[in-house]
Amino acid sequence: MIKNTANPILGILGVGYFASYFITSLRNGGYEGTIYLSPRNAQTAKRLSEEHRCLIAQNNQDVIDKSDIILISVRPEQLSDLLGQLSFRNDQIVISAVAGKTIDEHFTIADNLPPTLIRMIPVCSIEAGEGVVPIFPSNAEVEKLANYTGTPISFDSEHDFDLALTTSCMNGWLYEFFGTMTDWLEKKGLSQDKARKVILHNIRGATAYALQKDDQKLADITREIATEGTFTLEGLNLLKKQQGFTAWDQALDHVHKKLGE
Ligand SMILES: NC(=O)C1=CN([C@@H]2O[C@H](COP(=O)(O)OP(=O)(O)OC[C@H]3O[C@@H](n4cnc5c(N)ncnc54)[C@H](OP(=O)(O)O)[C@@H]3O)[C@@H](O)[C@H]2O)C=CC1
Repeated sequence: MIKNTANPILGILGVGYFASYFITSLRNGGYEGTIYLSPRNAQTAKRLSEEHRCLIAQNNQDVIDKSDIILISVRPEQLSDLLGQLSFRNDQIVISAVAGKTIDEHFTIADNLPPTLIRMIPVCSIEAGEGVVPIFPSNAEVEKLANYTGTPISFDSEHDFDLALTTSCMNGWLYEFFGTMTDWLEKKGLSQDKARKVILHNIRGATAYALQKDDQKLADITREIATEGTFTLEGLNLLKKQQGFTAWDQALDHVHKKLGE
Protein backbone atom coordinates (compact mmCIF):
# COMPACT_ATOMS: atom_id res chain seq x y z
CA MET A 1 0.00 0.00 0.00
CA ILE A 2 1.08 3.55 -0.62
CA LYS A 3 2.32 5.13 2.64
CA ASN A 4 1.07 8.66 2.08
CA THR A 5 -1.96 8.64 -0.19
CA ALA A 6 -2.31 12.44 -0.13
CA ASN A 7 1.22 12.89 -1.42
CA PRO A 8 2.75 9.65 -2.64
CA ILE A 9 6.49 9.82 -3.22
CA LEU A 10 7.24 9.69 -6.92
CA GLY A 11 10.49 8.31 -8.30
CA ILE A 12 11.51 8.83 -11.91
CA LEU A 13 13.78 6.56 -13.92
CA GLY A 14 14.71 8.26 -17.19
CA VAL A 15 15.02 11.99 -16.73
CA GLY A 16 14.79 13.40 -20.24
CA TYR A 17 12.25 15.27 -22.34
CA PHE A 18 9.16 13.38 -21.17
CA ALA A 19 10.11 13.54 -17.48
CA SER A 20 10.77 17.28 -17.82
CA TYR A 21 7.32 18.14 -19.10
CA PHE A 22 5.61 15.67 -16.78
CA ILE A 23 7.30 17.12 -13.68
CA THR A 24 6.66 20.71 -14.82
CA SER A 25 3.01 19.83 -15.31
CA LEU A 26 2.73 18.10 -11.92
CA ARG A 27 4.22 21.06 -10.07
CA ASN A 28 2.20 23.61 -12.07
CA GLY A 29 -0.91 21.58 -11.21
CA GLY A 30 -0.13 21.75 -7.48
CA TYR A 31 1.47 18.37 -6.76
CA GLU A 32 3.40 18.83 -3.52
CA GLY A 33 4.74 15.29 -3.09
CA THR A 34 8.44 14.47 -2.99
CA ILE A 35 9.96 13.60 -6.36
CA TYR A 36 13.19 11.58 -6.62
CA LEU A 37 15.13 11.62 -9.88
CA SER A 38 17.58 9.16 -11.35
CA PRO A 39 20.97 10.92 -11.49
CA ARG A 40 21.99 9.62 -14.94
CA ASN A 41 21.07 12.71 -16.95
CA ALA A 42 22.90 14.99 -14.51
CA GLN A 43 22.20 18.26 -16.30
CA THR A 44 18.44 17.77 -16.63
CA ALA A 45 18.18 16.33 -13.11
CA LYS A 46 19.98 19.40 -11.72
CA ARG A 47 17.70 21.77 -13.63
CA LEU A 48 14.55 19.95 -12.48
CA SER A 49 15.78 19.82 -8.90
CA GLU A 50 16.31 23.58 -8.94
CA GLU A 51 13.18 24.56 -10.84
CA HIS A 52 10.72 22.03 -9.44
CA ARG A 53 11.95 21.02 -6.00
CA CYS A 54 13.04 17.50 -6.97
CA LEU A 55 15.65 15.44 -5.13
CA ILE A 56 18.40 13.62 -7.00
CA ALA A 57 18.81 10.04 -5.82
CA GLN A 58 22.16 8.25 -5.62
CA ASN A 59 21.29 5.72 -8.28
CA ASN A 60 18.31 3.98 -9.89
CA GLN A 61 17.84 1.51 -7.03
CA ASP A 62 17.86 4.41 -4.57
CA VAL A 63 15.00 6.01 -6.59
CA ILE A 64 12.97 2.81 -6.24
CA ASP A 65 13.75 2.27 -2.56
CA LYS A 66 12.58 5.78 -1.65
CA SER A 67 9.40 5.89 -3.75
CA ASP A 68 5.78 4.73 -3.63
CA ILE A 69 5.16 5.21 -7.34
CA ILE A 70 7.91 4.79 -9.92
CA LEU A 71 7.63 6.35 -13.36
CA ILE A 72 9.69 4.75 -16.11
CA SER A 73 10.45 7.19 -18.90
CA VAL A 74 13.43 5.82 -20.78
CA ARG A 75 13.35 5.15 -24.50
CA PRO A 76 11.96 1.72 -25.53
CA GLU A 77 15.39 0.39 -26.52
CA GLN A 78 16.77 1.41 -23.08
CA LEU A 79 14.11 -0.48 -21.11
CA SER A 80 15.79 -3.86 -20.72
CA ASP A 81 19.13 -2.29 -19.72
CA LEU A 82 17.37 -0.15 -17.15
CA LEU A 83 15.33 -2.93 -15.58
CA GLY A 84 18.06 -5.55 -15.68
CA GLN A 85 19.51 -5.14 -12.21
CA LEU A 86 16.81 -3.42 -10.21
CA SER A 87 14.46 -4.77 -7.56
CA PHE A 88 11.01 -3.49 -6.67
CA ARG A 89 8.73 -4.07 -3.71
CA ASN A 90 5.52 -5.90 -4.52
CA ASP A 91 3.39 -3.05 -3.09
CA GLN A 92 4.84 -0.44 -5.45
CA ILE A 93 3.09 1.00 -8.44
CA VAL A 94 5.11 1.28 -11.63
CA ILE A 95 3.94 3.64 -14.34
CA SER A 96 5.44 3.20 -17.77
CA ALA A 97 5.46 6.03 -20.29
CA VAL A 98 7.35 3.89 -22.77
CA ALA A 99 5.45 4.05 -26.05
CA GLY A 100 4.98 0.92 -28.14
CA LYS A 101 5.60 -1.62 -25.35
CA THR A 102 2.59 -3.54 -24.09
CA ILE A 103 2.11 -4.57 -20.46
CA ASP A 104 3.01 -8.17 -21.42
CA GLU A 105 6.14 -6.98 -23.22
CA HIS A 106 7.26 -5.14 -20.08
CA PHE A 107 6.93 -8.35 -18.05
CA THR A 108 8.74 -10.32 -20.75
CA ILE A 109 11.62 -7.83 -20.67
CA ALA A 110 11.76 -7.86 -16.87
CA ASP A 111 10.26 -10.41 -14.49
CA ASN A 112 11.23 -8.28 -11.48
CA LEU A 113 8.45 -5.70 -11.96
CA PRO A 114 5.74 -5.51 -9.27
CA PRO A 115 2.25 -6.69 -10.28
CA THR A 116 0.80 -3.18 -10.55
CA LEU A 117 2.17 -1.89 -13.84
CA ILE A 118 0.22 0.95 -15.42
CA ARG A 119 0.76 2.53 -18.82
CA MET A 120 0.30 6.30 -18.89
CA ILE A 121 1.43 8.41 -21.83
CA PRO A 122 0.34 12.05 -21.91
CA VAL A 123 1.52 14.49 -24.58
CA CYS A 124 3.62 17.60 -23.92
CA SER A 125 0.62 19.96 -23.85
CA ILE A 126 0.11 18.89 -20.22
CA GLU A 127 2.91 21.34 -19.47
CA ALA A 128 0.20 23.97 -20.08
CA GLY A 129 -2.23 22.03 -17.87
CA GLU A 130 -4.30 20.75 -20.81
CA GLY A 131 -4.42 17.48 -22.65
CA VAL A 132 -5.51 13.90 -22.40
CA VAL A 133 -3.60 11.56 -20.10
CA PRO A 134 -4.34 8.03 -21.40
CA ILE A 135 -4.10 5.32 -18.71
CA PHE A 136 -4.29 1.51 -18.88
CA PRO A 137 -5.39 -0.30 -16.85
CA SER A 138 -7.35 2.00 -14.60
CA ASN A 139 -5.75 2.72 -11.22
CA ALA A 140 -7.04 5.20 -8.66
CA GLU A 141 -3.60 6.36 -7.46
CA VAL A 142 -2.32 6.92 -10.97
CA GLU A 143 -5.49 8.75 -11.96
CA LYS A 144 -5.05 11.01 -8.91
CA LEU A 145 -1.50 11.81 -9.97
CA ALA A 146 -2.50 12.33 -13.61
CA ASN A 147 -5.25 14.67 -12.50
CA TYR A 148 -2.60 17.26 -11.54
CA THR A 149 -1.38 17.31 -15.13
CA GLY A 150 -4.32 17.15 -17.52
CA THR A 151 -7.47 15.12 -18.18
CA PRO A 152 -6.94 11.45 -17.20
CA ILE A 153 -8.84 8.95 -19.34
CA SER A 154 -8.59 5.30 -18.31
CA PHE A 155 -9.23 2.58 -20.88
CA ASP A 156 -10.70 -0.90 -20.46
CA SER A 157 -8.34 -2.55 -22.92
CA GLU A 158 -4.85 -2.06 -24.30
CA HIS A 159 -6.43 -1.92 -27.75
CA ASP A 160 -8.37 1.21 -26.75
CA PHE A 161 -5.32 2.69 -25.03
CA ASP A 162 -3.36 2.26 -28.27
CA LEU A 163 -6.08 4.07 -30.19
CA ALA A 164 -5.66 7.02 -27.83
CA LEU A 165 -1.88 6.82 -28.29
CA THR A 166 -2.36 7.02 -32.05
CA THR A 167 -4.08 10.34 -31.62
CA SER A 168 -1.18 11.51 -29.45
CA CYS A 169 0.81 11.54 -32.68
CA MET A 170 -2.00 13.53 -34.24
CA ASN A 171 -1.48 16.07 -31.46
CA GLY A 172 2.01 16.64 -32.87
CA TRP A 173 0.73 17.04 -36.45
CA LEU A 174 -1.68 19.72 -35.34
CA TYR A 175 1.13 22.25 -34.80
CA GLU A 176 2.19 21.77 -38.42
CA PHE A 177 -1.41 22.29 -39.50
CA PHE A 178 -1.79 25.41 -37.34
CA GLY A 179 1.56 26.65 -38.67
CA THR A 180 0.42 26.24 -42.28
CA MET A 181 -2.60 28.43 -41.66
CA THR A 182 -0.52 30.96 -39.72
CA ASP A 183 1.95 31.12 -42.63
CA TRP A 184 -0.94 31.71 -45.03
CA LEU A 185 -2.12 34.69 -42.97
CA GLU A 186 1.41 36.07 -42.82
CA LYS A 187 1.87 35.73 -46.58
CA LYS A 188 -1.32 37.71 -47.00
CA GLY A 189 0.13 40.49 -44.83
CA LEU A 190 -0.78 39.82 -41.21
CA SER A 191 2.00 40.21 -38.66
CA GLN A 192 3.43 37.01 -37.24
CA ASP A 193 2.13 37.81 -33.77
CA LYS A 194 -1.42 38.55 -34.94
CA ALA A 195 -1.51 35.55 -37.28
CA ARG A 196 -0.45 33.22 -34.48
CA LYS A 197 -3.02 34.64 -32.06
CA VAL A 198 -5.85 34.50 -34.61
CA ILE A 199 -5.19 30.86 -35.47
CA LEU A 200 -4.52 29.57 -31.96
CA HIS A 201 -7.48 31.33 -30.36
CA ASN A 202 -9.74 30.21 -33.19
CA ILE A 203 -8.72 26.62 -32.49
CA ARG A 204 -8.90 27.01 -28.72
CA GLY A 205 -12.39 28.47 -29.15
CA ALA A 206 -13.44 25.58 -31.37
CA THR A 207 -12.34 22.96 -28.84
CA ALA A 208 -13.86 24.83 -25.88
CA TYR A 209 -17.16 25.16 -27.76
CA ALA A 210 -17.22 21.48 -28.69
CA LEU A 211 -16.29 20.38 -25.17
CA GLN A 212 -19.32 22.13 -23.73
CA LYS A 213 -21.58 20.44 -26.28
CA ASP A 214 -20.69 16.90 -25.38
CA ASP A 215 -24.15 15.57 -26.25
CA GLN A 216 -23.67 16.62 -29.87
CA LYS A 217 -21.68 14.82 -32.58
CA LEU A 218 -18.76 16.94 -33.77
CA ALA A 219 -19.82 16.67 -37.41
CA ASP A 220 -23.23 18.03 -36.41
CA ILE A 221 -21.59 21.21 -35.10
CA THR A 222 -20.03 21.66 -38.54
CA ARG A 223 -23.41 21.04 -40.21
CA GLU A 224 -24.96 23.72 -38.00
CA ILE A 225 -22.30 26.23 -39.08
CA ALA A 226 -21.69 25.22 -42.69
CA THR A 227 -25.20 25.77 -43.97
CA GLU A 228 -26.23 26.19 -47.60
CA GLY A 229 -24.82 29.35 -49.18
CA THR A 230 -22.10 29.97 -46.56
CA PHE A 231 -18.41 30.45 -47.35
CA THR A 232 -17.74 27.88 -44.60
CA LEU A 233 -19.57 25.24 -46.67
CA GLU A 234 -17.73 26.24 -49.86
CA GLY A 235 -14.37 25.83 -48.10
CA LEU A 236 -15.46 22.57 -46.47
CA ASN A 237 -16.50 21.06 -49.81
CA LEU A 238 -13.17 22.05 -51.31
CA LEU A 239 -11.28 20.40 -48.44
CA LYS A 240 -13.32 17.20 -48.90
CA LYS A 241 -12.74 17.20 -52.65
CA GLN A 242 -8.99 17.53 -52.08
CA GLN A 243 -9.02 14.56 -49.61
CA GLY A 244 -8.12 17.03 -46.86
CA PHE A 245 -9.72 14.87 -44.18
CA THR A 246 -9.13 11.36 -45.52
CA ALA A 247 -5.39 12.13 -45.54
CA TRP A 248 -5.58 12.42 -41.73
CA ASP A 249 -7.37 9.06 -41.53
CA GLN A 250 -4.60 7.50 -43.59
CA ALA A 251 -1.91 8.91 -41.29
CA LEU A 252 -3.79 7.63 -38.23
CA ASP A 253 -4.14 4.16 -39.83
CA HIS A 254 -0.43 4.13 -40.57
CA VAL A 255 0.63 5.05 -37.02
CA HIS A 256 -1.90 2.69 -35.44
CA LYS A 257 -0.49 -0.19 -37.48
CA LYS A 258 3.07 0.74 -36.51
CA LEU A 259 2.15 0.90 -32.81
CA GLY A 260 0.84 -2.66 -33.01
CA GLU A 261 3.99 -4.08 -34.65
N1 LIG B 1 9.24 12.81 -26.03
C1 LIG B 1 7.92 12.75 -26.03
O1 LIG B 1 7.22 13.69 -26.45
C2 LIG B 1 7.23 11.53 -25.50
C3 LIG B 1 7.94 10.47 -25.01
N2 LIG B 1 7.29 9.37 -24.53
C4 LIG B 1 8.04 8.24 -24.03
O2 LIG B 1 8.90 8.66 -23.00
C5 LIG B 1 10.08 7.89 -23.02
C6 LIG B 1 11.26 8.83 -22.94
O3 LIG B 1 11.27 9.66 -24.09
P1 LIG B 1 12.07 11.02 -24.06
O4 LIG B 1 11.93 11.66 -22.75
O5 LIG B 1 11.70 11.74 -25.28
O6 LIG B 1 13.59 10.47 -24.22
P2 LIG B 1 14.90 11.14 -23.66
O7 LIG B 1 16.04 10.49 -24.38
O8 LIG B 1 14.79 12.61 -23.67
O9 LIG B 1 14.93 10.67 -22.13
C7 LIG B 1 15.24 9.39 -21.73
C8 LIG B 1 16.17 9.52 -20.54
O10 LIG B 1 16.37 8.25 -19.95
C9 LIG B 1 17.74 8.16 -19.58
N3 LIG B 1 18.15 6.77 -19.39
C10 LIG B 1 18.40 5.84 -20.34
N4 LIG B 1 18.78 4.69 -19.78
C11 LIG B 1 18.76 4.89 -18.45
C12 LIG B 1 19.09 4.08 -17.34
N5 LIG B 1 19.51 2.81 -17.47
N6 LIG B 1 18.98 4.61 -16.11
C13 LIG B 1 18.57 5.89 -15.94
N7 LIG B 1 18.26 6.71 -16.95
C14 LIG B 1 18.35 6.22 -18.20
C15 LIG B 1 18.45 8.83 -20.71
O11 LIG B 1 19.77 9.13 -20.38
P3 LIG B 1 20.87 9.14 -21.58
O12 LIG B 1 20.58 10.36 -22.40
O13 LIG B 1 22.16 9.21 -20.82
O14 LIG B 1 20.69 7.88 -22.37
C16 LIG B 1 17.56 10.05 -20.90
O15 LIG B 1 17.92 11.07 -20.00
C17 LIG B 1 10.06 7.05 -24.31
O16 LIG B 1 9.84 5.70 -24.00
C18 LIG B 1 8.92 7.62 -25.11
O17 LIG B 1 8.24 6.60 -25.80
C19 LIG B 1 5.93 9.30 -24.51
C20 LIG B 1 5.17 10.33 -24.99
C21 LIG B 1 5.75 11.51 -25.58
